[in-house]
Amino acid sequence: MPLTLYNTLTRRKEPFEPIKPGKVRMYVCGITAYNYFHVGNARVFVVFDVVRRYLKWCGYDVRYVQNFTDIDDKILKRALAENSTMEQIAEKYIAAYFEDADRLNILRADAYPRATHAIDGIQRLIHELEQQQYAYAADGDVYYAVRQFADYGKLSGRKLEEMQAGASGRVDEEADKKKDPADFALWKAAKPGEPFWESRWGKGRPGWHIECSAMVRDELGESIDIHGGGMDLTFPHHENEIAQSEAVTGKPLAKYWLHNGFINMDGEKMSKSLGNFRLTRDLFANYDPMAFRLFVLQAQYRKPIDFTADALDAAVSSWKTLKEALQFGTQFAALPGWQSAATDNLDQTVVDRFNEAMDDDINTPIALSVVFELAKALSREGNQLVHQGKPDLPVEQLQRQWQTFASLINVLGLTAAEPQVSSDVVIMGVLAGLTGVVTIAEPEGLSDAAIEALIQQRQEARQSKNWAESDRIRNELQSQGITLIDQKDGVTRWHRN
Ligand SMILES: Nc1ncnc2c1ncn2[C@@H]1O[C@H](COP(=O)(O)OP(=O)(O)OP(=O)(O)O)[C@@H](O)[C@H]1O
Ligand SMILES: [Zn+2]
Repeated sequence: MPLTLYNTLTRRKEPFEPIKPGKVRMYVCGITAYNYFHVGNARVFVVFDVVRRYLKWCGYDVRYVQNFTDIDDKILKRALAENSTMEQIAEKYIAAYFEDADRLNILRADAYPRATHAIDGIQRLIHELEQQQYAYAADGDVYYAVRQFADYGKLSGRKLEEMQAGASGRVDEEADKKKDPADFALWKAAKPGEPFWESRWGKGRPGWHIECSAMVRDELGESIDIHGGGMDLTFPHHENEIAQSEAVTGKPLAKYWLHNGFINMDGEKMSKSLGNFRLTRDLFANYDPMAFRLFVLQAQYRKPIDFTADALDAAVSSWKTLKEALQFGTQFAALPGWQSAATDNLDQTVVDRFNEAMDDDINTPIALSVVFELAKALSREGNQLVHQGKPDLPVEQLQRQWQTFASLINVLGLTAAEPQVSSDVVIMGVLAGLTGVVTIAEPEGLSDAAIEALIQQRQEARQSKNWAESDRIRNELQSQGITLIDQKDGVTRWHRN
């Protein structure tokens, strides 16, 4: 079965066929940098990280772009409250984004464009819209004339007549200047004391929606394969992106529109404006980030998730199962007959079952059930080894299972490496008194977690083509008796010499 993805635009699952065979261009709307991100926002990053990893696993060459909105009313408000500047606030929360996303093992994007660095492209796009009668200037502002775009509403399925003025939820103080209440701002005249850019319309700054249209075009071109974000972005944000981009280019902005469901608290969407949120970094004080990642992946990405202590605790214990299986890897690798040479010898039947689940609109809960079966089998073998001195399975078969497990778990972005953990390997960060903290004895030399953290760092160095750093890490590990094996699928395996 080919990969099928639910496309919000067509409202059905469709076979995935990228515009250029073998290549995928993907854009995901990122954070507005005025606060630490909450666990609802984290779902977006985890979900699209897995989509990206799976596409790579399928052999696609993926270019992944995620933006930062670093100019916005909310950032300006926060700057005022913190007696700071817009730039400082944005810098602070962008740095915080990377800290939290790294702990979630989110792969770094290929580019992180920022609105304030894309002003030329934004102004160019607005001007083109104006020239083609899709936009009009009004007293220093510029608005998009939604009635000019015949396809307006095609993504969200909303009819213009049904739309409410100011439906975006973002402050709309310019009602008098608009020709139609459904029109939206592309450019806003600067208010006294606000940051501004010079433009043909006077001093001002961009609206939110136009940023993404311009950044997609700057970074990825006029038509991309996948555009992603949370469900609430369908309208108005993505509807408006389509109106802006397609009016000018005459081409589809994105072939597949993917939207994840919400993380809810007491039946309501977790959100900053409603105030019912839990910051990801606060959660990590008590929960292992990988347990949370698993919590997210235990639901198919379009389904809602209830954020409850019970569900989190269940994820903690599930992660313990996977992590224990991972821990046995070191012992297995010491078995006589364990091949140290790189091999792509995976259990194809298991891989097929995993792929089949992922091909069905990234059905991670089913894919995870395949991974859990493997984990349980490996743990059984590990216990045999510990208690009987040898596993039940022949080493070759065991190695195949192990490699399959390690490869599949990596597609889901689950890793035993924990940057915050040093000498003792704390398996679970759990709420005190729930399941306790499990600590296991370290083998001599570098711990598994430390090795995997270094491998992760090397992976990042390789992604940014920093070959010197990548070699340095390989040599450092080699000098500590650790050999790295780069597999064709991009996974790096390791063993102690
Ligand atoms: N509860 C949630 N579950 C899943 N995704 C979410 C949730 N809340 C926000 N998102 C997604 O996170 C990304 C950033 O959203 P945003 O900054 O608007 O968060 P928010 O909490 O909804 O903020 P606000 O309430 O200020 O609009 C978007 O892709 C959005 O769809
Ligand atoms: Zn966007």
